[in-house]
Amino acid sequence: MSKIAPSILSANFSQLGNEIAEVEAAGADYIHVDVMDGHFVPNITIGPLIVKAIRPVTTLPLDVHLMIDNPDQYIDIFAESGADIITVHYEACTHLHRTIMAIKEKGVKAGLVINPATPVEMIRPIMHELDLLLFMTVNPGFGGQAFIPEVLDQIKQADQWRKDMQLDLEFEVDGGIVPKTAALCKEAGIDVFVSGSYIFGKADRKQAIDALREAIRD
Ligand SMILES: O=C(CO)[C@@H](O)[C@H](O)COP(=O)(O)O
Repeated sequence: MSKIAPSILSANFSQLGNEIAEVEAAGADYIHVDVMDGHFVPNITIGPLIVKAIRPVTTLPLDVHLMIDNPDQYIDIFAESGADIITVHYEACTHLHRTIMAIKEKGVKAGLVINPATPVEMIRPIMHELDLLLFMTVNPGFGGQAFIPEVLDQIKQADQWRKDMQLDLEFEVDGGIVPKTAALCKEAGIDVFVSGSYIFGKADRKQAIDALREAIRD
């Protein structure tokens, strides 16, 4: 079944625990945590201290998206802080296979993410090692940007490979996800829908999650 992962980047940080509890009660499946370092992307956000602080407030998996250079240096601390999935950028990894193995050795799920302009062919050789493949449908760094539709063809191509290889691998999408774009992504093969400003921008988070769920219904 499709999953919804609210991105706390658009939450009210002064009320973070309550915000997470609210989306959990509203039916979210994962909590998506955007970690940005001011180098790989121009913005600076959350570190392992926040992951550790939110770990006890939810039973949902923490889906930690590292938008950072040298992600290898931070795998241990994010895993020990409570991440359930750690996702690294193809564009930030010099020895990608080593990095994916290091995540798995920590006993957490291994995710890989590609930017909209990265050719999807680059990730084919490592797909069988992944638990999650994330497609950015905006350039990473900020919430509230417009969906880039060209990524849909990349998703469709990777979905064909996933079928050919019979992989148990979740596909996730992130950036500009609202009911209309979520429906397009679902059709292309996406299982997990990250959404930030759409969900946290609505006073009624349950209504927003319900609307997304309706758009991606099987
Ligand atoms: O990783 C990112 C941005 O880099 C995302 O997780 C955003 O937080 C998504 O926000 P919306 O596009 O849904 O507002």
